[in-house]
Amino acid sequence: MPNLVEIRDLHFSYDERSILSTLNMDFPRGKVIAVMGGSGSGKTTVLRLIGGQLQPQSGEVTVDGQIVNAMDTKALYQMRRKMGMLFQHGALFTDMSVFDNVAFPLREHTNLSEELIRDLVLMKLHTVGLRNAAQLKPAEISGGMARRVALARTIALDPQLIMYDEPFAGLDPISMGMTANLIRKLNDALGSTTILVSHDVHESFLIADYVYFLSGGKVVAQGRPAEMMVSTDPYVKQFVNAEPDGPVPFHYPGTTLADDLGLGARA
Ligand SMILES: Nc1ncnc2c1ncn2[C@@H]1O[C@H](COP(=O)(O)OP(=O)(O)OP(=O)(O)O)[C@@H](O)[C@H]1O
Repeated sequence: MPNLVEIRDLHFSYDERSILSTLNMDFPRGKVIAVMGGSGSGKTTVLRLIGGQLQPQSGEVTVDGQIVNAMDTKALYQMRRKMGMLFQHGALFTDMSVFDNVAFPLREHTNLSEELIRDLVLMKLHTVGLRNAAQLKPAEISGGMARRVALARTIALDPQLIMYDEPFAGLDPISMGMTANLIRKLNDALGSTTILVSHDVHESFLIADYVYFLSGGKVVAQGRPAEMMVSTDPYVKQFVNAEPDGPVPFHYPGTTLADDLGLGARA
């Protein structure tokens, strides 16, 4: 099967409010796939459906040939061991050293000896350039370094699938570029598949093989970054050029201001 993850005809709503509808997405093995879109377009929801934290009302999410939304708790737990997830504001444990933060998933999910864990942690920290910071506490390192430690922790168990939610948020341009390069490097070194949720066009296009644009809970555009750069699609253009005006909605959906002010058409 060429795709590690597939989403088919998926509908998801919170109570009455539809968030995703008729969603179809493919995430080919070994690739870095960016999922982009405006605030509230459903990007994080897609990640949570793939991780099995949310259940769709209809449709399917398949990971490595298995239907996630049909799994029992035990199967879900096993599947999540094959996934690394770095969620928005995925903070480090502040009372633990850098070393212990990265060791945490290994201690939690494996029976490996402390000696082996030590070597694995040092190798992961080496990959993100922070082996020599192993004994520092999160408060003693910069925000960009903390993000790299979080990356090392995410890949501690050599996941088949790595999901990042806004990994560039709050980083300075240099740390952003470094993080982006690392995301690509880690994917290729581990032979994983990466799903990257981000607003950041420049960094995402630099490292992604394929890009999906979501709006209003649907895929409105998709293709390779080079194709997206020259796309004439109004959504894509607004995103790529960071234009404030365009089809990407600014307002949270609901009643109009005129309605709220009692100025709507009266019978
Ligand atoms: N627990 C919840 N209960 C009800 N509605 C929710 C809940 N979580 C998210 N939503 C709504 O679902 C929609 C999609 O949210 P989601 O977090 O997937 O968007 P997003 O594209 O990741 O946005 P952002 O880029 O701002 O993080 C939003 O309109 C949000 O208000």
